[in-house]
Amino acid sequence: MSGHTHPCCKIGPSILCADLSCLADECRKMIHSGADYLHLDVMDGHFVPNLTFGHPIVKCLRPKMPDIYFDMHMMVQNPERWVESMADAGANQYTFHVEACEDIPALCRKIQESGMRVGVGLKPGTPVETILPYLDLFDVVLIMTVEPGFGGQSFMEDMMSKVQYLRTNFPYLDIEVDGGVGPNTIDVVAEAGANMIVSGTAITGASDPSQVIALLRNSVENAIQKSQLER
Ligand SMILES: O=C(CO)[C@@H](O)[C@H](O)COP(=O)(O)O
Ligand SMILES: [Fe+2]
Repeated sequence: MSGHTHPCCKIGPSILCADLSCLADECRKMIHSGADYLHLDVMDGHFVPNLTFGHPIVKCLRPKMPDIYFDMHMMVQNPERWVESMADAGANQYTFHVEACEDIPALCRKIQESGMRVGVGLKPGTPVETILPYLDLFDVVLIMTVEPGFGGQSFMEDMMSKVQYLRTNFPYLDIEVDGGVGPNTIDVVAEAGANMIVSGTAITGASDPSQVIALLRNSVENAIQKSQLER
């Protein structure tokens, strides 16, 4: 389901480690700092050993920022269960984890019919081959570069082989990375071919988030430009 134009660079801050008691303010701050979208981490205490928030919070946030793209990172068991409520809450992208899914085609159909873009996430231990038979069904593939569950962990550079493989074979696919991405790790991510960049603590913990977002964007845009010149 991915398009036929080369995907462009998009920076999506994760607000997981921001002050969640002021969620809307934290989100607005990200948008004003140059974010292209918001990456919202949903955890259920089963798929991952942590809890965050669900569709009721997303539904309250939506009217406060009607035009912002909400990327739902669903770290939950039974991802089928929350599709309608997330669509109703105003989510734009529903990224489920392949490890939690029993019927991939049925879930992708359900997400698409609910009007959201389809994302599939892979934990670090999950080989990219797991999703290859279904690749036409996804708009975005999310390569986790930490074990899902917590912000502020160290980036796993060995995940870049998955990104490289996908970018080489699927030039039009949106490839998202998530976990430990920041100014110190963005260059390898960009060179591997990722175009949707999630970054949490490196942005929300910075004294000037706009500077970090600009730095991440610059690295990815340079890499995209370079790869197009080489083609
Ligand atoms: O999904 C997750 C963690 O499970 C991420 O979205 C992190 O929350 C990103 O935070 P940093 O690793 O960039 O601090
Ligand atoms: Fe995430």
